[in-house]
Formats: sequence, C-alpha cells, structure tokens
Amino acid sequence: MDEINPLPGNYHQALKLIDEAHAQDPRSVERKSGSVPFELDYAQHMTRWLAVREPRASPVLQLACRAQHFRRWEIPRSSYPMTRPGYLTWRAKLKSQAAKQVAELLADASIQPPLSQEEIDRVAALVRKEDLKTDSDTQVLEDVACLVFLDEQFEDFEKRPDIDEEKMVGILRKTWGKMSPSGHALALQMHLSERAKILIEKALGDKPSPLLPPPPPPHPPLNPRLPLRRRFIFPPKTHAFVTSAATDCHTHRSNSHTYSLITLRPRILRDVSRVSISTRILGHPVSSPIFAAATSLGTTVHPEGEKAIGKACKRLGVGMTVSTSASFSVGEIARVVKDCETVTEAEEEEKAIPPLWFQLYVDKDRSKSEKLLKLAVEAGVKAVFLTVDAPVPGKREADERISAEEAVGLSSGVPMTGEKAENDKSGGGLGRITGKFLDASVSWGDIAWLRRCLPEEVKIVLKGVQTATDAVRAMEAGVEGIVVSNHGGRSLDTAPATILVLLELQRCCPQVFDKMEVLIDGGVTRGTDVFKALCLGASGVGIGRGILYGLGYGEEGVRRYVQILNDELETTMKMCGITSLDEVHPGLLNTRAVDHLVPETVEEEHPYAKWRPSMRKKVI
Ligand SMILES: Cc1cc2nc3c(=O)[nH]c(=O)nc-3n(C[C@H](O)[C@H](O)[C@H](O)COP(=O)(O)O)c2cc1C
Repeated sequence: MDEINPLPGNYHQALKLIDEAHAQDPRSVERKSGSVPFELDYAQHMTRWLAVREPRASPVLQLACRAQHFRRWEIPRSSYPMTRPGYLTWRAKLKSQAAKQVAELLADASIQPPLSQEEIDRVAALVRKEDLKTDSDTQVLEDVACLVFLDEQFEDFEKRPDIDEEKMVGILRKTWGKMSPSGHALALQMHLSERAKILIEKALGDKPSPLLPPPPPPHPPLNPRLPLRRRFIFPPKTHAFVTSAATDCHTHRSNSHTYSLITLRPRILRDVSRVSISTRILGHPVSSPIFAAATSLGTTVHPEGEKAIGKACKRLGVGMTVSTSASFSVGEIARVVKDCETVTEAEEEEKAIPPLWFQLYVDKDRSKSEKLLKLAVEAGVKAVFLTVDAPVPGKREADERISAEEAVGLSSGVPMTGEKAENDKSGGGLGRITGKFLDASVSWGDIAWLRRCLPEEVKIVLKGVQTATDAVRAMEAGVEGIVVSNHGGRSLDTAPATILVLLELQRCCPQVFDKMEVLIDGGVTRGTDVFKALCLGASGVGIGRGILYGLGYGEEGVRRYVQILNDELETTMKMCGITSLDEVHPGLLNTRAVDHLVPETVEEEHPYAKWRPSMRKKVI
C-alpha cells in the first residue's frame, strides 16, 4: 500500500464527515468484507490512487479527492435528457452541487480548529475541477479519477448494453486526453485486461502505442542481466518478440554462456587511476566500444522506439545501427538524432558526432532497396551493415505462438518496408511476418551491386559472419568490416557462439584483423564480456536485446544500460592492469576451456570426415 502524506487532526475530522456522507449512498457494492456503500467504496479507491499518483498530496487535495462524486446519487443521470447537451448539463450540475455541499460540510462547527475559508474555497475549486491543465492539483485529481475509472469501473462499464465498442473507444479517447503523462505512465503499469488494451489501442488510433513503456524507474537496475528475468516489464507479445530465439535457443544461450567459460588473467600493481574507454569504430571516434546493434520494431517496446535509442546513443557518444525494419524511417531517426543536444565527452574532445549506420535487408524488389539506400545516404549514415545471416527469417517459436495482433505500437506497420504485423497461417512471429520481403538470392556477387549504390565514403560491413572461411571471403571482397554475429541466436540454432567464431578467426585467419574491422555481437551482457571480445580483436561490441531492455524505460533507460556496461568495462580494465583500449590483447584471457571447440583450419572440409552423399550410390 502506498503511503500518503498524513493529515492534520482537523482535516482528519473533515475526512470522516465526508465519509459519513458517502456512507448514506443507498447503492452498494459487494466486497470480500461485505457490502459497502458505492460512494464510500469509490472514495477509498480515489485515496488509494492518490497515494500512488501523488504521495505528497496536500491535505486540501486529499479532501478534494475523497469528496469526488460527493452525493452523486442525489442527481441521477436519468434526470437530464440522454443527449450530449443533457450529459454536459448533468455533469456541470453535479460539480457545482458537490462543491457547494462539500464547502458547507467543511464549515461544520465540529471541525476543530476550523478550516480557513481559503482552504474550504480551494477544496471546492478542486471539486469543480477548475483550471484543469494549468492547476497541477486539479490535474492530479483528474488523473486519479481517470485511474480509478480504468482500474475499477472500466470492465463493468464496457459490459453495459447501451455502450457499444465505438462509444467505449470514444470514452477511452477522452479519458486518455484528460490525463497527464504521469497519469498515462501509471495507467500503463496497471493490469489492464487484453480487451482494455485493444480498446485503448483503437482509441489512440495511429499514435504510437503507449501501452508498452513501463514508467521511468526511480532506480534502473544495476545489473544489466536483470531485465532478462523481469518478464513483467513487457507485455507478452513484446516479451516474446524481443527475448525469443531460433527453435531450442541453444545458440542464444551459448552466445552468453561461452563468455563465462573464458577467464580473465588479471595483472596487478599498475597505475590504473585513470582509464579511458574511448576508441574508434570504422574510423569514427566513439566514447565507448559498445554500440547499438540493429533491432527492428522499436515501438513495440517504447513509443519513441529507435528515436529514443538514437538520442541516447548520441548523448552517450556511441554508434547506432538503424534496422531496415525500424519503426521509423532512417531519415526521421537521423533528424531526431541530429536535433538532440549532446553533452558527450567524445563530442567535446573530438568535435565528432557519433556515427549512425544503416542495416540493410535486401528486398526481392531491388529497386526498393536502392531507394532505401539513397534515403540512408541522404540521412548521413556512415556505413551500411548488410545482414547476411538471415536469408530467410529464423523460426522463433515463442514469438510464433502469440498472435501478431497482440503486438502494440505497430498499427502503421513498418515504414521502410511497408510490411504489416498481421498473423498468417504459420502463426504470429513478428520477425517472420515483417520479413516477407527478404531476398534469399543475395550472394557474394551482390557486394559489387551494393558498392555501386553507395558513395565511396560510405563503408560496407557484412553483419552475420560465422566462419573463418567467410571472414576471408569478406576480406577478399574488399568490405571495410564484418560483424561476427548470429543474429543473437535468432536465425539458426546451434550455430556457434560468436566469441568462439572470434577465436576461430584468430586461429585460422589472423590477417583479417589487419585488413578490415571486425565487430561482434551476441550474448554480451557484462563489461567483462565486452573486454574479452576486445582482447580477441573486436573493435566494437554490439548489443541487441540489452538495449531494448533499457528502451523499456525510454531514452534514459538506454543511457543507463550502456553506462552500466561502460562502468563495468572500466572496472575490468583496471583490474586487468590496463588504462586504454590500445592495450588489450589475447594474453589477458585464458581460453583453454573452449579451445577444443575452435576449428583449426580455414578449409571448407571437415578435419577428418570426408564422406559425401554421392558415395552412397556406389555402395548400393
Ligand atoms: C528484437 C530484435 C530485433 C532484431 N532486429 C534485427 C534487424 O532488424 N536486423 C538485423 O540485422 N538484426 C536484428 N537483430 C539482431 C541484432 O542486430 C543483434 O545481432 C543481436 O541482437 C545481438 O545479440 P544480443 O541480443 O544477444 O545482444 C535483432 C535482434 C533482436 C533481439
């Protein structure tokens, strides 16, 4: 139970008088404790929600809240015409009568010491809801009334035969419109029925869905792994979309688990009083090697989606990749990022704006991809990350099981691809449904096509390299970089953990690290993971899901999430005796526990099994 500012004695007496009046309501509701007069029950809910909305509420505001709907039963709705003007007149009458009666009650001689006339007038003005939107107390009171409506009355209201869906949607739209952002945030935290969520979505039309974001937490989690276990922060569909991975999720788990098998070799007694994690990625100065990996459909997590990620990355001074399937166009995101003010050290020191990169999924209709690339270049992206680990979408069962219609924040579809979030015969998997445009025929030859679409200064990075063989091929194809990635285990289950692939590159084709930039993502949830990837030659470390868990708390959450990882990285560096990222090297790690899992040659062949299907025919 939320605590509320305790009332002075005379206000307490006044509150008792108000409750005695409520208790005269002939209508009643059934509660576990027995039958309760309807208006008294309502007043108690008002106080309960006031404690949540404004625990420091003044005594005057507490009285006004408790006196909402004062003796409402005396003027039934039926006493006025059942028309809109009739409704408005009834409501005005209710307010003025309630304010008058409450003022008379508060002047009662039994209240000692008496309330001043000024205090009584203020309660009456609040009951009349004067100056809504400009008077913060009135706004609190309105928020509280709306929260009680949504929490306590909505379900019964919705069942009334005289209220059809259209009317209900209209009522919800007005309710939402009367509330402040703080009221909205609390409404989003309450347990709304699926029906209520659908109706609110409808009420808000094309506006980005507000149903998802949890309120900004007073203390965002210190442990960056924590959100993984906090299912409640997302509605079921968002949770399934963000956390799911391909089939049995082995790769997803081992991405993260393999980091824990690699141990650190701390060095002691070095001066680590000052440490810097600033570095360069793809030639661009950044304040940290951590960057936001491309993630799609950001508004399923927060109404501001990728815009919030972009602002956070800019303020942090770190890179961001905009997905082809982002909830906003790359131009829109770039504009928001450009307009957002920064206070980053990187910017002050280097006069640089952190880079925005564009992740490309190639469309079956190449002309659409070409147009998109043009827009991305116009938006100022510094590199294009061509995703190569998903010629087709992965099979993510948790996401398939929940209907796409339950997804929030996607009413206007995916802007850059035109895909809609609509169930099909196979289920509701958002990645698959919104990935129907993917061209599975993309091949090595298309790198030349991509190069032709881009100006010289825009770099090409292949995202999703998973073997030394392909890393060498990428180097030979002349791309500027690769991301060792398996799409966070979302594409092909039992593909190797990405940190193992990095070891494979070190073992089988170390020359690639000198010829192009090697980035990595997948399973990075701690500063020690970032450190290990850097020690094995990665120049940047992408975070997918973690950034989305942060995004649940909006821009602030993303900033906080990355900051936690930055702090952990700094601590790890100090404990390992280094002060700059130029000093990382594989000798700071012990990889023996996983060395046996790392392939030994760059050959296409299996080291000893030479069998081919054609041999079977010879035997039979
Ligand atoms: C919800 C979600 C959406 C994603 N969308 C895309 C995408 O549109 N394009 C892409 O190349 N990768 C996408 N990815 C993969 C990420 O870019 C990244 O490779 C992966 O999330 C890294 O693993 P991590 O989540 O363990 O950090 C997505 C990942 C998640 C979790």
